[in-house]
Amino acid sequence: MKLSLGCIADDYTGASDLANTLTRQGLRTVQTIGVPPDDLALPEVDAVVISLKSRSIEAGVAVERSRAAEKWLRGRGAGHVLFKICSTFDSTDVGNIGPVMDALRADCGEAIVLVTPAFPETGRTVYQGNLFVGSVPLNESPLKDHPLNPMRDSNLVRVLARQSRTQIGLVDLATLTRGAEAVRGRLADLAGKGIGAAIIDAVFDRDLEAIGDVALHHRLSVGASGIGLGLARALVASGKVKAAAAGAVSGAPVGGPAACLAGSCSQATLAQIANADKTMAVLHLDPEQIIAGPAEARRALAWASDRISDGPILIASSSTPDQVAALQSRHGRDAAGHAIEQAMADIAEGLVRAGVRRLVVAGGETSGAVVDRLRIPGFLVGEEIAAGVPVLRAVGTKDGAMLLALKSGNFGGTEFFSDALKLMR
Ligand SMILES: Nc1ncnc2c1ncn2[C@@H]1O[C@H](COP(=O)(O)OP(=O)(O)O)[C@@H](O)[C@H]1O
Ligand SMILES: O=C(O)[C@@H](O)C(=O)COP(=O)(O)O
Repeated sequence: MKLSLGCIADDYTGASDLANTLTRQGLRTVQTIGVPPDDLALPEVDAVVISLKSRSIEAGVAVERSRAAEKWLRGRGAGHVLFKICSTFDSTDVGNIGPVMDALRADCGEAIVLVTPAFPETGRTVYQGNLFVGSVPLNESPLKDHPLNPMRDSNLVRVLARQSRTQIGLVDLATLTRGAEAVRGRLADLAGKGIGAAIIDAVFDRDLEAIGDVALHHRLSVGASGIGLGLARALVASGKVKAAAAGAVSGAPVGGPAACLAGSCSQATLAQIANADKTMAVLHLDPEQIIAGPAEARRALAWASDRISDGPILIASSSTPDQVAALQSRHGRDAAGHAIEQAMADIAEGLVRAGVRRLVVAGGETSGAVVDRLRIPGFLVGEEIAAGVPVLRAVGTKDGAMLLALKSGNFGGTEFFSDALKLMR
C-alpha cells in the first residue's frame, strides 16, 4: 500500500471529521486509533488518518506521538502529511499546535508550512489571519469558554507565534486571490526571511482548492478539514487518485440497543441535549458526584439497564460555562476534565457489556477516552450525519460489528442525536 496522503489528527472527533471529508472527495480512507499495529488488517486505501489524543496533553508527549505517527505514514509512502488540528484552533499558549508543527517540520526538512483552520462548510473562515466562527471572531465565539482551552485571541499569527519556535507569517486573501503562483512567491519571500510557517486566509472552498494545489508540493501542512478538502481535490485533479473508486462504506445492519454519551460542554451540544428528551430517555450526571467516586457511573449504568431495551438513551455530564468554571475552581481544570472523561469511559464500557453496539459520543476528549477504553483500533467511514460527523464502522474489534459517531462538541444541528441514530442501523 502506497499512501497518497498521510494525516495525523490531534483528537478522535477531528480525525473522523477529516476522514469524512477525504472520503466525500473520493479518497479511500481509513481512520486508525494511534499508530496501527502491524497485525491490523488495513484495506487498500489512498489516505490514512492516524488519530491521536494529543490536543490537551503535555507538549513533549504530543510531539513524541506525532513524530511516531509521521514516521509510520512516511514509511507507507506518504509524500505529504497533514497535521489535522481543530477548526477553532483549540490549543493553549504552550501548545500543542506549535510544538508538533515545529517537530514535524524539522523531521521532514520543510522550509515553510502552510497553516489554516478554515472550514467554510461549518462557518470557520480566516481573513487577515483572524479566525471567524460564523459571523464573530474566535474570541467572541462560544470557544472563549471552552473547558480545556478557552480561545481568547482571534489573530492566529499571534496565537501560533506564542507556541512555535519559528516566526509566523501571513499569506493574505489578496495574494491567494491572485493564484497559486502568487502564493508560491509570497511563501518564497517569507522563507527567505527565515519564517517557517504562514497562516493562510481562506473564506470559500475555492480558496482551499488553491491552497491544496500549493500545499501538495510541500511535505507538510497544518489545518482542519478545509485544507483536507483542498489537498484531496488537488490529488484527484492531478490524477494521483482515481476518485471514482472511492465511497462511504455501508455494511450489514448492526441493530440492538443504542446509546448516546455527551461530555462536551459546547453551546451546540448543550442545545442538542436540551432537545434530546423528545426522542430518548435522558440522564444528567452530577459532575460533583463523578469526581467524588465511582458511584455516579454505577448509578448511570443501573439507570441505563432499566431502559436500554425500550429505546435509545442519552447520558450527559455537560454543564453551562458558569457551572464548568465553578467545578474547575473547586477541583482544578485538568483533574475535573480527566475524572469526567474516565467516568464516561466506564459508562461506555458498561453499556457495551450490556449489549450496546451503536454508540454516539459528543466531545473530542470524551470520544478519545471512550474509544481508548473500548479498544477500537480503527474505523471505516460511512454516511454523513452532519457536516464533519460521519457514521463510523469499527474495524478490528473483539466485540464484533459496532457503529459509532464521534461528534465534535461544536458540530451538528439541534436534532443531532436522533439524526445520528436514524443513520446508525
Ligand atoms: N460538567 C462539567 N464540568 C467540567 N468539565 C466537564 C463537564 N462535563 C464534561 N467536562 C469535561 O470538559 C471537556 C470537554 O471536552 P471535549 O470532550 O473535547 O468536548 P468538545 O468537543 O466540546 O471540546 C472534557 O475534558 C470533559 O471531561
Ligand atoms: O475541526 C474541527 O472543528 C473538528 O474536527 C475538531 O477537531 C473538533 O474538536 P472537538 O470540538 O474537541 O471535538
